[in-house]
Amino acid sequence: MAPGLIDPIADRTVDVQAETITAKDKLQSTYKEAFAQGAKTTNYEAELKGSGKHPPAKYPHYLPYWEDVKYPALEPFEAVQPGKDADPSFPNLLANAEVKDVTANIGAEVSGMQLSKLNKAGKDELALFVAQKKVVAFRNQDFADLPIQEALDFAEYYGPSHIHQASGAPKGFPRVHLVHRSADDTTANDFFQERTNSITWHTDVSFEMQPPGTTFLYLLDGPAAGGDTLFGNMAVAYQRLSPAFQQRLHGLKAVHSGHEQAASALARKSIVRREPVSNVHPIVRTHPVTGEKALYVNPQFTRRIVGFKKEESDMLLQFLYNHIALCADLQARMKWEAKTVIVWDNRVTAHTAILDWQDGSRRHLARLTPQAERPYETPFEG
Ligand SMILES: O=C(O)CCC(=O)C(=O)O
Ligand SMILES: [Fe+2]
Repeated sequence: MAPGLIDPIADRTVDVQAETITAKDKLQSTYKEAFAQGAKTTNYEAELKGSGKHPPAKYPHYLPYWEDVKYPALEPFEAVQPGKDADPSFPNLLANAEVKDVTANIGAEVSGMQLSKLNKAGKDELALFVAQKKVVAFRNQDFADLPIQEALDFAEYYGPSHIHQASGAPKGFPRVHLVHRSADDTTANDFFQERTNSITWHTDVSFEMQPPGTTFLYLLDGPAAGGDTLFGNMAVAYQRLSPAFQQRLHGLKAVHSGHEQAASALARKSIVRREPVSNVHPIVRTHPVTGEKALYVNPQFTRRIVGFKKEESDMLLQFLYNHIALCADLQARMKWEAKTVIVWDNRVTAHTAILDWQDGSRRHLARLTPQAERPYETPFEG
């Protein structure tokens, strides 16, 4: 070809390379997420016996298994909205409870009540209370000691419990998502040889057509200090933007993908329970009960703004990710204690695990993840 002419094929090759690099980066970031959740195979013998330094698993029936069973695609369903029927003075939920706010705009701590004993009205109030507070730590709960099926039945009140495509689950309970870092695990040290931080802001499985709403995570075992979970208020993240900028975001939609998470599971020879999917969701979603608008993008699963060129999409998404990560003034760092259940509304929050303990303590949590409505937006109101 004559010098000076643009070779369209070569150009395309460059493009393909760029895409490959991007795909590799994304795989890296998904490894990071898998790392954050403690994705490793389980050495059951060691976990059950304990080591010289660390005791055995406190909840061995919650140790993660990766049973290679395939599940069909998730079916659309009509979501329930228990918070709609709730009494906003919370007479059933909080009658005898002590409530302390964690910050001025996100987070509360509740003690003096038992989630598992709530009546129907109390369960409705829980959905509304959590939607308002965004994330709530309930102390002294019996959740971890209930039969697993009972905990699942409780969560099912808020929607069908999601089956994760790749995470470990207690044997026989694929609807329970586990976060488990074994005792004597060294991957944190290995990881920090290559990376400066372990922060992975996300909302759970946002690539599903109907991602979760009210979500439950309870501690089974954890380090004496550290391993907190950081939550951000995505409604306030939206409100902080100027009306002109908010207006620009309205009507935009983004692709959320579960493909990279599935690929990274396969790359580490783990399992994928269901064909991975991508879905398009609005960038600003409306909460079906409170009517609040919230940013709904996250660096783990959001890939591209529909209709924007790559550079435009990358620029806008990067701005939003920085905004979410930098706004410590809309975040609550939630602390775990034995018998704590943390409940959050995935529709109006983002969160990240914090991997900061280095004494080799086990960290073990179980998540119940009821699916909610397909995200939708309502018009800009100024
Ligand atoms: O390990 C944590 O603190 C949070 C894990 C997480 O992102 C989740 O369970 O959804
Ligand atoms: Fe999560």
